[in-house]
Amino acid sequence: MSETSERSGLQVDEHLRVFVEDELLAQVDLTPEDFWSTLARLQERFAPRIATALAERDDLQGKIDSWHAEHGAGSRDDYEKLLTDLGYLAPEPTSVPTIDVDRVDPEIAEIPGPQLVVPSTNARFALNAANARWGSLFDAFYGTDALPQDHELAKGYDERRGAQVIAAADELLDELFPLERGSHADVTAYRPSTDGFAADTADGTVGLARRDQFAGFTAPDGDGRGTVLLVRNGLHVDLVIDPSTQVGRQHHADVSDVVLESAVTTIVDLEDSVATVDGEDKALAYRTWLGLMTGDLVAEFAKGGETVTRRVNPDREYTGADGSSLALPGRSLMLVRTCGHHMTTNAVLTADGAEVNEGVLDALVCAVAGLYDLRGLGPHTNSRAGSVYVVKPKQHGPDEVALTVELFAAVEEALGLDANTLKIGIMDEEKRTTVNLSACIGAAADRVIFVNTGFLDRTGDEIHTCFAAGPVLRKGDMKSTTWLQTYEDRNVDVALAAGFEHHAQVGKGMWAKPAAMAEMLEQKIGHPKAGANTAWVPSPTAATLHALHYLRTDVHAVQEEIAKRDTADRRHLLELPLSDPGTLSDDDVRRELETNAQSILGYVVRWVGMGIGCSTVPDLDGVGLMEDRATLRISSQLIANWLEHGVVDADTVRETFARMAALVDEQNEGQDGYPPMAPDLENSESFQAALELVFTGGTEPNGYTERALTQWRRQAKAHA
Ligand SMILES: CC(=O)SCCNC(=O)CCNC(=O)[C@H](O)C(C)(C)COP(=O)(O)OP(=O)(O)OC[C@H]1O[C@@H](n2cnc3c(N)ncnc32)[C@H](O)[C@@H]1OP(=O)(O)O
Ligand SMILES: O=CC(=O)O
Ligand SMILES: [Mg+2]
Repeated sequence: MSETSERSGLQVDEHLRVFVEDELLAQVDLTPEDFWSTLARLQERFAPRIATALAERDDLQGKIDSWHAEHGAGSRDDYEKLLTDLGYLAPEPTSVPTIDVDRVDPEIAEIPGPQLVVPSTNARFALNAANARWGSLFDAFYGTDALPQDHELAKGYDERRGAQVIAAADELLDELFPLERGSHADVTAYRPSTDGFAADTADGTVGLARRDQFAGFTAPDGDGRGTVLLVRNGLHVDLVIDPSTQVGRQHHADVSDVVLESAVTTIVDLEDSVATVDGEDKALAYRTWLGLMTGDLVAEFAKGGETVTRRVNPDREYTGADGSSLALPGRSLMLVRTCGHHMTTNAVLTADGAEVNEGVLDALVCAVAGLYDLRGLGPHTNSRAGSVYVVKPKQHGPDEVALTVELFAAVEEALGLDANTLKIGIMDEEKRTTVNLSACIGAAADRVIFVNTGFLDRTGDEIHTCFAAGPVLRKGDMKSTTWLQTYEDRNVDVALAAGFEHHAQVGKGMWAKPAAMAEMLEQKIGHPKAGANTAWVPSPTAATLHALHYLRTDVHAVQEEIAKRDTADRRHLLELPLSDPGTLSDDDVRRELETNAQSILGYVVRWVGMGIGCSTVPDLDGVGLMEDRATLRISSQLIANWLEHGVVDADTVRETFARMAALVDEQNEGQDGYPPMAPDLENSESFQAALELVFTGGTEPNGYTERALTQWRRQAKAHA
């Protein structure tokens, strides 16, 4: 650990102290003494409560393991009785809780659209994410496999590809914003005015089939540059007219781009996607959130031979359809994901040398940063409604949600904020939350702004919870299990029954193949069709393409239909994902082991060796997969479980990891700062971390990966 200073009885890492005292508190009426003494008080009050909650997790898991050791998988009825007797399965609330949350922005309550996630440690990406509220459809079509590519692209701008993009955009406009007659492909000029939408075609001037889809415009300047603003399902689409550009000149109506409202909300992530193991890392991550709340965040970097300076975009100005001036947010509504209850950080130590609870420090720092937004101290506003949106991951059940609520209330009180200013997004990613979701929502009824599913952590927790029952299914087979389908459906059912429609987000999970946009376009429409008014995407381009799904689907209508169906049966959540090893060939087992070992190593080597918490890792077939802590939890738990049940043995696991280390080194060859593992496996922190994850996976609380990752990363940092 680097140099520390004493503050209110705490030992504070120097990087963090400087960040807090010189940057975080720069323009708010809190002294360093206020801040540190508040942290000390919060830590003293909440540390024992958190410790009790964690001990309860271990106690329950221990009892579940013992039961399985005696009964194997047991029958579902017996398993249900066990969980009920243990208090793991709480009685369903006698009346369904209804949420009652005030000061919620329309981006959360009303506008279905993509949710982008971005690691907080990368300001360049985070600024891009904030600005990803608006994204170029032309770029997303041109530069990805969303449109099939049938020829080698010419250097610079390829006109043939451009023609393909223009034709695809016309087709989309015909589908989403049809003209009274004819096609957008026939338009020679768009001429919006306060009289409404007008487009010239060979067949005369036409309007939109649905007049209410015209939202506004910017009048053409002397060079004919203007815009036409359309709206559907609450999302805006901006036709940019610019005859001075190469694309505008090629387009039949001078359209140089079709810009879609894309990442309606963004989560700035302090958790699964980052590697923050000390005060230096935490300060870097917090600085991003602060910069987004003040509006002052800047990133300067080299790109394409030039130095780029990136800042957040201003709002967008239009003349509305009725002639009044119209301003639309230029930035995604930002949420921050803090750490779960199980995390501690050495960025601050208590007087007796213990690490403080990371979620406590996160809550206080993020709320103080939020003051800049709440008090309008910066050039831009994030929450127009006056809230700070905090996503809380990895909570186990309603008591832990209640604990978060209490922590947030204490932070509000300390900062003089109105009650319920700090909102909570509840990640439904641990089994004890899934099976008690109603009660979890009830515990945060006056501040919950989302629940969501689709999480890899949830599968990791499923494996760990039934660890002792038998060998689990292969990773790919998990997707079709009964528990997982029920988890997806029931989360929506419970949320809608609690009144989420028009008030909060019902979210779905991450698209984990960042380059496979054609496949995403085909599959991810399943999310709005399942009643989700948001779902996670890994990049701004994916946000723009996923926005098409919300333009196509009226999610509110879908939610109204879904609300009529019966809530999925909670007992189906208790079907265990066990496999019959007899059905797996030696080849199946070898392949599964290699797949997981390679993905573990591919991710861990960048985390431990380079401090990168989210990476695209090519799988054995070369398909790039987004890997983060949650995917690591699945892969490591799966191998640990197969080791426990003798599906694989320790020697084979070690031999496979050694072989895969060489492959991963090869895949990363030439990468700046990459620390190869194969030349010295014994002394490679990354390789040793990977082995530890699988060999201690059975005893690691809840199968979490953070402890091993952090320990080995700290060692690698010290070593470097
Ligand atoms: C299970 C869970 O917890 S899921 C949540 C955690 N996962 C995430 O947060 C995923 C976030 N996504 C990412 O981190 C990245 O997109 C990765 C790691 C998947 C891929 O990263 P890279 O390989 O560097 O991306 P790639 O080279 O394709 O693209 C880089 C460009 O896209 C932008 N970009 C990529 N991802 C993002 C993002 N999430 N937000 C904003 N911009 C992004 C970058 O700013 C960069 O553009 P620039 O050069 O103009 O700055
Ligand atoms: O937090 C995300 C996940 O998949 O887990
Ligand atoms: Mg997670």
